[in-house]
Amino acid sequence: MRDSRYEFRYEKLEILEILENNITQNSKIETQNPKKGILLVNLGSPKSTKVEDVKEYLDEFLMDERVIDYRWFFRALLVRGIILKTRPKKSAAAYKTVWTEEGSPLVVITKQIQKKLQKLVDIPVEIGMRYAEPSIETGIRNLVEKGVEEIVLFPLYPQYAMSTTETVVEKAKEVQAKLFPNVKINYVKPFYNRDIYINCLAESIKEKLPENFDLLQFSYHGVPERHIYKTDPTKTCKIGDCCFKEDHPSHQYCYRHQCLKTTELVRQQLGLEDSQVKSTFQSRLGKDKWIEPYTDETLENLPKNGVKNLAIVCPAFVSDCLETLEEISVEGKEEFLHAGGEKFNYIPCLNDEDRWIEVVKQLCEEEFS
Ligand SMILES: C=CC1=C(C)c2cc3[nH]c(cc4nc(cc5[nH]c(cc1n2)c(C)c5CCC(=O)O)C(CCC(=O)O)=C4C)c(C)c3C=C
Ligand SMILES: [Fe+2]
Ligand SMILES: [Fe+2]
Repeated sequence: MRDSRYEFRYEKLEILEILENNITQNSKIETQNPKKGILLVNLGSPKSTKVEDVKEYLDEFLMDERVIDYRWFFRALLVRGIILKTRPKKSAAAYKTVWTEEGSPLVVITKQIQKKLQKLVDIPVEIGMRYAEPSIETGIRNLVEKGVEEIVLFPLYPQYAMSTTETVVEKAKEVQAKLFPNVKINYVKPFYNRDIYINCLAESIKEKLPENFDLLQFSYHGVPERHIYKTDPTKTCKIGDCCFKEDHPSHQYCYRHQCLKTTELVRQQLGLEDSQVKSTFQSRLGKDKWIEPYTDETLENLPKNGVKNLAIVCPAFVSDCLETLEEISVEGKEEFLHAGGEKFNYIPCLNDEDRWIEVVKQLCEEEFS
């Protein structure tokens, strides 16, 4: 029996007990279940098509040691002493042909992906670019300002490359260590062979394929052969048939293998013959040997080998950008038609297609602890 004289005290004690329990429970929830967020990371574009802005962007991009992988002095000599003397003017003119009122297609489309994903998940979604703005630092900061403690960072590249996935992850780790040591970051792994991605890409291609075509060409961004040798932990890849062998530890870091694998899986999914698809590599820069076959040379040779009606898709890019809208859809088309081709059907990237946003969501969800 409670003594009524002490009733108030008992009540107070009970309230205190309830409060104490709640505090311990809440702190358990917080430590076990930190507030989550998603950061979508893409390559980035210059802030405008002005030659000086393109120059600033190219300087940051090409001075990245995982893109032009020479020692600093030689990299600076090549980039600042040679490339930046002429390329910014040429690239600025190319950017002008694809630029939209809202900005660069790559950044605009990445924002559209963010917006659509945000509608599907109830945690904050931000974007970050490896080069230029909004940077990876800005993206992480935007999430942290919304209370986020655990981030899933999604490098928007299906295939691993030192110059894409690896530089994004390393940059994020550097920013995290310096500015956000209490934030946990998990990374979405390359998804070039994942069923959900392959099905999505195959469906998207199927909808846009013309009824009749002689060849479906898969044009991937190229990389110098040296990058592939450098990142091969087994030191066995010869950039030959080995890249196509089933299950080899070198494949985890072989960009060539991962591109060829994407093509093969999509080919199977679409029920096409081997002879109906071809993988090529575009956008080479400088005098080094890049992985072959080259897209531009292939486009020039296809018509004389009987390919007059071509469909072409660029699965190294999840969003359309300068490399697809100008280099393939305009320059590539001209090369092909000039060499005797008759029909050139460019198949757009996944961009903000609903089925792709679902894949992005699923791949992110897998990485939350
Ligand atoms: C998809 C993966 C990409 C890889 C791999 C890649 C490697 C790589 N790129 C260059 C040099 C340039 N790339 C440029 C543009 C560009 N590259 C990618 C993607 C990959 N690059 C994208 C999505 C874009 C388009 C950006 C946009 O704003 O739309 C450019 C700039 C444009 C130009 O001047 O032509 C350069 C330069 C190297 C050297 C490299 C690997 C070593
Ligand atoms: Fe590139
Ligand atoms: Fe390989």
